[in-house]
Amino acid sequence: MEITFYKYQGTGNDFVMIDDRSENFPVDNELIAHLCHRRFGIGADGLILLRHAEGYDFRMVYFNADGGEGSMCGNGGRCVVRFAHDLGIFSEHTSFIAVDGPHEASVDGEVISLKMSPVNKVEQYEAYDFMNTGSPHYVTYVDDIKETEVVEIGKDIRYGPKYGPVGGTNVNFIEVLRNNHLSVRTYERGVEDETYSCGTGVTACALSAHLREGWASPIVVDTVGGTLEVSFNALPGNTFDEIYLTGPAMRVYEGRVTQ
Ligand SMILES: N[C@@H](CCC[C@H](N)C(=O)O)C(=O)O
Repeated sequence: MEITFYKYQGTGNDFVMIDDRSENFPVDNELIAHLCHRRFGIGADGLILLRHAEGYDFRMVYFNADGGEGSMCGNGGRCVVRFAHDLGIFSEHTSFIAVDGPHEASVDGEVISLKMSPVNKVEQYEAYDFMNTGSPHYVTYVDDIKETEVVEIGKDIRYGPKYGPVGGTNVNFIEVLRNNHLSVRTYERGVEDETYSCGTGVTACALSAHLREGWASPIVVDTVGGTLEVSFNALPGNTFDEIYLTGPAMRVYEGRVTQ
C-alpha cells in the first residue's frame, strides 16, 4: 500500500500530515510509530489525520510519535489548519473539531492563530502549576533554562508517583526573560523526549505566568524552535477563555511511503 504524506512544522514541532478524507489510512499504532521514527521512518513528533466532520470544515485526529492517540496538540492544530488551507478547504477562517472539542482558527500569511479550549481549573502548588489546556501540563520555573536537564527531570515527573499512575503529564520549564516574555522548554509525553515546541504547553506556561507574575494578555513565549504568542481572557477563579495560540506553521515537504 502506498501512503501519500505531507510534512509540516510549527516552531519546530513537526508532524506527518495525511489527507484521510477517504478514511483509507490503516490506523495502527505500530505503523504510526514507525512513520514517526527519526531513523527508520519519516521522522516526526506526531502524525495527524485530516478527516471529514459533519458541521465542521474538518476533523483533526492526532497521534503521538509513540503511535498512541494523543490529547490535543496546539502546534499540530496550527499545522493541520495550514494543511486544510493548502488543500483549499477554507480561505481565511475555519472551524474544526479535535479530541478536546471544537476549535476556530484563522490564517494571516505564515501565521496561524488557533483558538484553544477554555481552561476551567488551575492547580497551584508551591513549586509548580498543573492544568489541562487540551493536554495535561505541569509547569515549573527555573533560573537558567539552557542548563536545565529537561529530559531527565521531565521523565521523573511524567512517570513519577503523582502523575505517572494516572496517564502521565507533559512537563514545561519556564525562565522569565522580562515582562510578558518567557522562554520555555518542554518534555512531551508520547514523544518521551524534549520537543522543539509544544503549543498546549506554551499556552499553560503563559496562563501560569499571568497568575504568578500578574501579567496581562498577550504573553510572548520563546521555544527552542521559534516564538509563539498567547492571548487570553482571565476570569474569576483562575479560569480562562478566549485563549489564542498564534505563530508560524508551514509545509516542509511531501512524499510517499510504501508499506
Ligand atoms: N506537541 C503538542 C502536545 C501534544 C500532546 C501531548 N504530547 C500529549 O498527548 O500529552 C502541542 O503542541 O500541544
